[in-house]
Amino acid sequence: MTDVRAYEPGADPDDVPRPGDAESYVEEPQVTVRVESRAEKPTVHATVTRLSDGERPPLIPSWVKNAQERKAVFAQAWGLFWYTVARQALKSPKYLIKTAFYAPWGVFRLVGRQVRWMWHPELTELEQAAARKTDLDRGPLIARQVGEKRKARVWVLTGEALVLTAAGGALWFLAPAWALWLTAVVLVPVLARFGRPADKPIIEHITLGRRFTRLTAEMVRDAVVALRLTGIKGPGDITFPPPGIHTDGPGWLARFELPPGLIASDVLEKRDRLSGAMRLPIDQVWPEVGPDHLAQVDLWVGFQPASKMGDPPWALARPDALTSVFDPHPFATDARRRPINISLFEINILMGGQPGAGKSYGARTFATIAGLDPTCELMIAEFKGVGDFLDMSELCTQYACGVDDEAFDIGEAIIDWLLAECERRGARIKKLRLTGEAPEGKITPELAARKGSGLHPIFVLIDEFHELLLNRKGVAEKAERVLRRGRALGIILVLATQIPDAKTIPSGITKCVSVRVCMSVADQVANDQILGTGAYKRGHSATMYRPKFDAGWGVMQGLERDGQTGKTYFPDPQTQAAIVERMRQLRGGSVVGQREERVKARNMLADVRQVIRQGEAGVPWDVLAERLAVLVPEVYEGVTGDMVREAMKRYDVFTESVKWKVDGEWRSLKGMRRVSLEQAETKHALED
Ligand SMILES: Nc1ncnc2c1ncn2[C@@H]1O[C@H](COP(=O)(O)OP(=O)(O)OP(=O)(O)O)[C@@H](O)[C@H]1O
Repeated sequence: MTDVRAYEPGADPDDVPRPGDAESYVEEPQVTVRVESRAEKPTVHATVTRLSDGERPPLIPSWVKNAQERKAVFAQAWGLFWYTVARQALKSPKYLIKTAFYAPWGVFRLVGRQVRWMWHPELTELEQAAARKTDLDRGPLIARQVGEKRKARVWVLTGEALVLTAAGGALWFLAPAWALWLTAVVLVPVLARFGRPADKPIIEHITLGRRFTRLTAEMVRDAVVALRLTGIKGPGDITFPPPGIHTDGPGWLARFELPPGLIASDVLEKRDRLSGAMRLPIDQVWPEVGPDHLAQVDLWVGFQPASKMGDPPWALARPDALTSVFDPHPFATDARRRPINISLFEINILMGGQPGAGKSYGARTFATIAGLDPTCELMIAEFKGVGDFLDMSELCTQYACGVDDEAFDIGEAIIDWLLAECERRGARIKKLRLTGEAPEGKITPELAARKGSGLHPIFVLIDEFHELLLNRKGVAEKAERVLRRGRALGIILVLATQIPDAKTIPSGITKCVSVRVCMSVADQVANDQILGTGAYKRGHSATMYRPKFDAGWGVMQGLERDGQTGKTYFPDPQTQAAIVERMRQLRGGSVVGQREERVKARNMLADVRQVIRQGEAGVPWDVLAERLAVLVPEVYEGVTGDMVREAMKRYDVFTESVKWKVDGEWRSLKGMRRVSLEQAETKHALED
């Protein structure tokens, strides 16, 4: 059976529930209808378990709990306060003129009021009533009482006039000038207040334009109906699952369901029309695919347009910022200004978008996370040639900038070196797997941080990657191999490109990246080239972002939530400079990864002579590396056995098997024999 109830005209339609719908809709003017099947009535159990903790609207608004947002709200309130003070100060001459004009009127009005009080109509009415009734007994009595009252009021007024005249005279003739001024300052505005017409206040209200205050179900329904999507016949087709429309961060969140046959992307791609229908700027209206299914839309509407809110502060811009590529760190914020985190380890990133979409600055946020990890080696190749990463160049073991042969050579050399490093690291990991130190066959935070392991993280950023591929044949294939192998070996690749099509960037590369960030793109094809086939259909579309105006905004795939949208942090130039300075400070002025060069510049024969002990016929390379690091840490800290072996080759000291005791057992390990060292010393002495 169906229960149909009409609600009182004028009742707040927002308060009227529908089944499975936390909000209501008005079908005809002023009549809201609720249709509820008894069979559908939820059980007590369903009612109490309906909303899990995470789904209930928060008791305390989330911005109050979040220190960053709290600070931002207070900063805004403070800014508004000063703005109001300044605007009123500018208007103060006008207020002075108005006060001077209305104050004399105030005097007349007050005097008039006093006189009226003396001739109070109530007294006159008493007299007239007495006369009308021709009450011979009471008439004279009343007339006498009225007369007495009036006499008393005349006395009061006379006394008042005398006191005021005396006070005025005393002030004028006896009081110091400041007292006169003070009285005027207090009295004149009061008189002006009495003198001004009721509808003309002296101090005017400051209006700050139209302010959006509340998102209602009606607004949402009307706007979605206005999109004229086939399948939506009327407002009733849009339903709101619990908990309905509520505040979420600095805005309102409306989660609604579309009728069968429609999916969220149908609404998402019409974001501009949606915002137009709501009479709000486009950067105040943020539709997303809802968390439960594809026909669910999460429409977040900010209290203000995003462009007016400013960027929230970035945790990595703090003077004590310190990161680890193994831990999650923020690189962007969503429309609700919540940070979006990423753990760079075991991740490769592809960033795509049209010119001006914000790719380079977006890629920089990842470089910032890597740069603030003092164990992470940096390599940056930027084929735009404008020096977007010039300030970080000194921290990099490899840096290229330009669109010339020299830059492409460096780019190619980076890929070649990474491929060889994959080999070296693979062999190291294999060894460590045998000893149980790399159980999953990949780098652990402990191994990465261990001095001399040769497994520190390496972060490589290639901006305008398509330029390298177009100019150096064969790099694509090598890059694909690096992407495949390097992930577990601590090699993190970030590739930014304007042209992600299959001709320019082979699908092998796009398929190997685990995180994709699609910034403003022109159409569905480009969108799916970056985010993967079918992304657009699933509602993950970056076509709604405009280059330049929505720079930094993008849709992300491969993070905790697929299709997550957000805007990368964009610190001002001073903050950026401070961040780079912090990186430098954390790295102690040295360049992580540049040990080979320093080792090469050293007389290693002399150093090795010092660490080889009496009675040792040979020493394994790894042991030599450890001893050298103790002997001259500023040079050898972080060197590996492999590095020592490579460095000793230039003295013609080659690898041999040496007997070494490991855990009480003699083993044959790769290392250097004392005899080879002595021969090299003799040769070196003769040459000198
Ligand atoms: N997160 C952001 N917030 C605000 N503005 C941004 C953001 N990122 C970039 N911008 C602005 O957009 C402009 C273009 O950014 P960027 O150079 O990163 O774009 P791009 O996609 O790399 O462009 P191109 O492909 O032409 O090199 C920047 O100069 C900056 O003013």
